[in-house]
Amino acid sequence: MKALSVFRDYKKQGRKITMLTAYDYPTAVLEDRAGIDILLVGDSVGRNILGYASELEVTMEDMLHHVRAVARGAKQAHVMGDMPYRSCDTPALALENARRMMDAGAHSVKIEGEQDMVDRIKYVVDAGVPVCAHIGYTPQTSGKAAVQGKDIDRAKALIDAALQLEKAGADMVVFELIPELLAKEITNLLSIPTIGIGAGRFCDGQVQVYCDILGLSARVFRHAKAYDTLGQRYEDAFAAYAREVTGGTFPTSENAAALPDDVADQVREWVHKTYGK
Ligand SMILES: Nc1nc(=O)c2c([nH]1)NC[C@@H]1CN(c3ccc(C(=O)N[C@@H](CCC(=O)O)C(=O)O)cc3)CN21
Ligand SMILES: CC(C)C(=O)C(=O)O
Ligand SMILES: [Mg+2]
Repeated sequence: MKALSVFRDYKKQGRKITMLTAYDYPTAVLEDRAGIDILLVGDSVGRNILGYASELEVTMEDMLHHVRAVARGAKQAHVMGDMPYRSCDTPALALENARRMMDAGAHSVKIEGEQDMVDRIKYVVDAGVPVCAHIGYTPQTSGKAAVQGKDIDRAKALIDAALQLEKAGADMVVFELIPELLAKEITNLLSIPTIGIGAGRFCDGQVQVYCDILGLSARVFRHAKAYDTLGQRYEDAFAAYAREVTGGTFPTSENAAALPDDVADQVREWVHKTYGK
């Protein structure tokens, strides 16, 4: 496992950082094998896996359950746990919950928030838990998805937030839905790496929700790219299975064990003798 601070070297060397969400053991194993740098156990697990209507329904218990599963599957990759809604209401609560995330197997935590979160991020970092900040569109507090920083006042606020969060000790920052030239300016100002989602080409790394890149999600967002059509392929396979079971072509004799002929005779004879049929 690489410490979160190691990715500063990637930034210096211009080696792009790959982050991808993971929520369960098999997905973590495959992403780890594929060489993804950071597996983010996102609170997006709520909408994408648990069927919740909103990020606001996700609890610490939900997160810990999924962090444990991902941690069991990650051999090389860094595991980051996303701090859910209300888990960082005070500095002491943020630290307590961050420690629970680390005990579950995370190597760092991600905390949504801008100027308002600087104190709590500093408190968690000073206690020894590595933190990735998250600014721009922040689903836990922002409401409807919209690009952030398109006017000069909001752009200045994002620049100021990023600098304050770096100063507070964050080792990394996620930019969600910000214009790419603003992301480029902030990336150049910071010495910690910036990871974009819908933040364009000039961040030090990228993060995506794995369901989107596999084509498992209901739609393809502007910021995403479907590298496969797994949703359709899952559905086709499920339908083929149902057709074969109802049609009697699955299973075949190859899918089960044979009974030796002599034992089969003995079983028939014993059933006949015992039950009269
Ligand atoms: N499946 C999934 N993919 C994600 O990228 C994602 C999640 N879930 N959950 C957590 C956050 C929420 N994110 C979102 C959610 C919605 C939009 C969205 O509605 N985008 C609009 C464009 C917005 C704009 O450019 O103003 C779109 O039409 O794609 C974007 C990011 C990104 N994250
Ligand atoms: C979209 C990423 C950055 C996230 O916070 C999540 O998946 O929950
Ligand atoms: Mg999140």
